[in-house]
Amino acid sequence: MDSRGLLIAVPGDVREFENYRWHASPSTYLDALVEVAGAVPVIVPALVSETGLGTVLDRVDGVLLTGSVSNVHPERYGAAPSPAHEPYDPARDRLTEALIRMALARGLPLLAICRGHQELNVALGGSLATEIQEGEGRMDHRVRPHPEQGERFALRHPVAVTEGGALAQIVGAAPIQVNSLHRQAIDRLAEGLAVEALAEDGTVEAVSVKGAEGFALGVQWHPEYWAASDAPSRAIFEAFASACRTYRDAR
Ligand SMILES: N[C@@H](CCC(=O)NCCCC(=O)O)C(=O)O
Repeated sequence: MDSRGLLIAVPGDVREFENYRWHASPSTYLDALVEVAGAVPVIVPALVSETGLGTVLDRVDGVLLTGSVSNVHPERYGAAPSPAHEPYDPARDRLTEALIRMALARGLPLLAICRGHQELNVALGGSLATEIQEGEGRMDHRVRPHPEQGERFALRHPVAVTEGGALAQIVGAAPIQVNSLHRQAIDRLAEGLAVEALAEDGTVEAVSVKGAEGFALGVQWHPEYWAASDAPSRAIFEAFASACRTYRDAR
């Protein structure tokens, strides 16, 4: 399969350091796009207008929404802000809401990871729960602090994949082992989403967009970290790349 020339839009997170405001993306996502999907990532700064986004989306073959320690602002899903919802990145919220809406309208392949998976639910009208580990019967999905990134991203718990669903077509219907670095999760599932995987405590671990024209998948875990070495993680990136090639070739 020829992935040459694939361009994938990746939203920038806004960060302040070294006296500058940066629009940045962690390399783990970019590495997976380059090394496994064979694509060229294009970081979109969170200051581009909708017209500018249209120009970007005219040229790219897919959109990858990354994870981030920041949370979707609760006012976006009708909840009152509190310290338990922080930290925020309102510029990224605006960017990803538009990217999701515009990508789905065009049938542009969309892979949404962790914060991205949560953004997809909110963009389609769903809501999020915060500090989920405090809920009755819920597991602790937060990252285990460790100096080694490999330990922080270790595969930690199984998820049950929905039989006959879009994710099952990619990774198979048997449970898969995933990592976990989040303290929020989908609360009210958007009507437009189908559940593709569940954790043992009922956390919605993967979704797809019902009736989407193209590939449109959200996962609460981080396949990018193990995309080079873990079969299900790799399969997700390969399926995304394949959908991006199909989109490019049909353009
Ligand atoms: N902030 C949200 C989304 C979690 C997420 O995207 N985590 C990635 C950060 C990885 C790290 O800690 O290095 C939540 O907490 O639910």
